[in-house]
Amino acid sequence: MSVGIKICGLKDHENVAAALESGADWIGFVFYARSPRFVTPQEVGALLTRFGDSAVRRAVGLFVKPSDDEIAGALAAAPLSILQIYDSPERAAEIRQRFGLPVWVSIAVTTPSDLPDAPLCDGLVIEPAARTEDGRPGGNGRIMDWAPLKSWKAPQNWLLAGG
Ligand SMILES: O=C(O)c1ccccc1N[C@@H]1O[C@H](COP(=O)(O)O)[C@@H](O)[C@H]1O
Repeated sequence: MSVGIKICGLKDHENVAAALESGADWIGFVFYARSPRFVTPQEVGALLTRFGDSAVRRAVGLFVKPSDDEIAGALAAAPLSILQIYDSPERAAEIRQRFGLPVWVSIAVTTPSDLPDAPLCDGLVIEPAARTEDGRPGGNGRIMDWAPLKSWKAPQNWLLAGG
């Protein structure tokens, strides 16, 4: 088993440089307007152009319930390599088919039954479930209860987020 690290919510040159220099396997950009880490596709495009291929191949775009137009617009401005999707597994599979890029599906976990037992797209991002007062599905700095993961037989590569 190998372990990779994703640094998410990058917004500027300094953040991206630090993540790349530290050896991050993936760098994440949040295209969700209600996030304090929101960046525009144009800003991400400019950053990726500046840092070149080593940044582009690690670039993950995070989308919450996106329309096809939103994703197409982002890809027109920023050469993302992976899409991280907050929506149903069915919609994530549709996005994968439509755009031909690897898709990671974010899964909010409160009980063991939330953990998938079959593969979904190209990867899972296992996260603590947001609370109503959080106002967004992720990026809330919560730490999930890791106990359910101990007996989980992961059906594919996955990332642990939260905290
Ligand atoms: O970072 C955000 O603002 C964000 C907004 C909407 C959906 C997801 C978001 N971030 C992702 O959420 C998880 C957990 O993050 P944290 O550890 O609580 O900061 C992670 O995958 C982030 O990429």
